[in-house]
Amino acid sequence: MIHCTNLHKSFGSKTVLRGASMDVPPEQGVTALLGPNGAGKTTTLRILAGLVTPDSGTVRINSIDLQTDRAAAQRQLAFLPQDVRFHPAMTPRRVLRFYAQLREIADPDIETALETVRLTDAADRSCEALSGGMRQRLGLALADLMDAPLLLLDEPGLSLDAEWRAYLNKYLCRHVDRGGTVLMATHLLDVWGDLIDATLHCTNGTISAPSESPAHTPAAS
Ligand SMILES: Nc1ncnc2c1ncn2[C@@H]1O[C@H](COP(=O)(O)OP(=O)(O)OP(=O)(O)O)[C@@H](O)[C@H]1O
Repeated sequence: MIHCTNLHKSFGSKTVLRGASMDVPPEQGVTALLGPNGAGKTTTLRILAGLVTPDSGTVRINSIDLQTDRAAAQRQLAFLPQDVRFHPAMTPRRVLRFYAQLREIADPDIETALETVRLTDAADRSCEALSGGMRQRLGLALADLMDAPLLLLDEPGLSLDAEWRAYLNKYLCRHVDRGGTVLMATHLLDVWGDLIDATLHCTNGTISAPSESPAHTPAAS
C-alpha cells in the first residue's frame, strides 16, 4: 500500500512536484503512473523508493513512514529504474550477494536467481560489460530475490526484447496473483495495457486518479 500526501520537490529553481498525493491500495494490482516527459514520474518513484528526499510531504509504504523509518519502509519494496546501473567493479553474482546481505535475506538462492534470468554465463563478468537488457534482467533477478510486496518500475522493459518483455509480463501477473502490488511509470500503454488495473496521472506537479482506467474502459462502438 502506498499513501503519500502533499509532496513538494524542486531541483534548484525547477519545481517538479507541487502538492502531489496518491493512494495505491494493496488490492489494486498493477497501477500505471502516466504523464508527459518531465512531468515528475521518475522523481515520484525515486521519492517512494527513498532515494530522493521530498522538500515536504509524507510517504507511507505499507503503513510505515518513509521519513522516520526509511530502512523498514524500503524493505517493503523493490525498485527497478529505467536505466539500471550497477558499480562497474561488481559482477552480477556480487550484486545479488551484496543486496541479499543488505536486505538480510537468509540463505539467498543466488544461482537460481542468475539462472532464471539466464545470466549464469555472465555471472562473474563486470557489470560494465553487460548490455542494457542484461542489466534489466539482473535488476529483475534482484527484485525477485528481495521478494518485496511492492514493486516500483520505471519504464520497465524499454531495453528488453520481446521474449523478456513477455517474461516480465508473466512475472508481474504472478506477483499480483500472490498478493503483491505494482506501480509502474510508463508511456507504453500498448505494451502493458492488458496488465493495468488502474491509472494515475502526473501533470503540473500533481497526481490524480481518473475515474476509469484504460483497461476497464469499454471499447468505443
Ligand atoms: N537530479 C535532478 N536535478 C535536476 N533536475 C532534475 C533532477 N531529476 C529530475 N529533474 C528534472 O525534474 C523534471 C521531472 O523529471 P522526471 O525524470 O521525474 O520526469 P518524468 O515524468 O519521469 O519524465 P520522462 O517521461 O521523460 O521519463 C525534469 O524537468 C527533470 O529535468
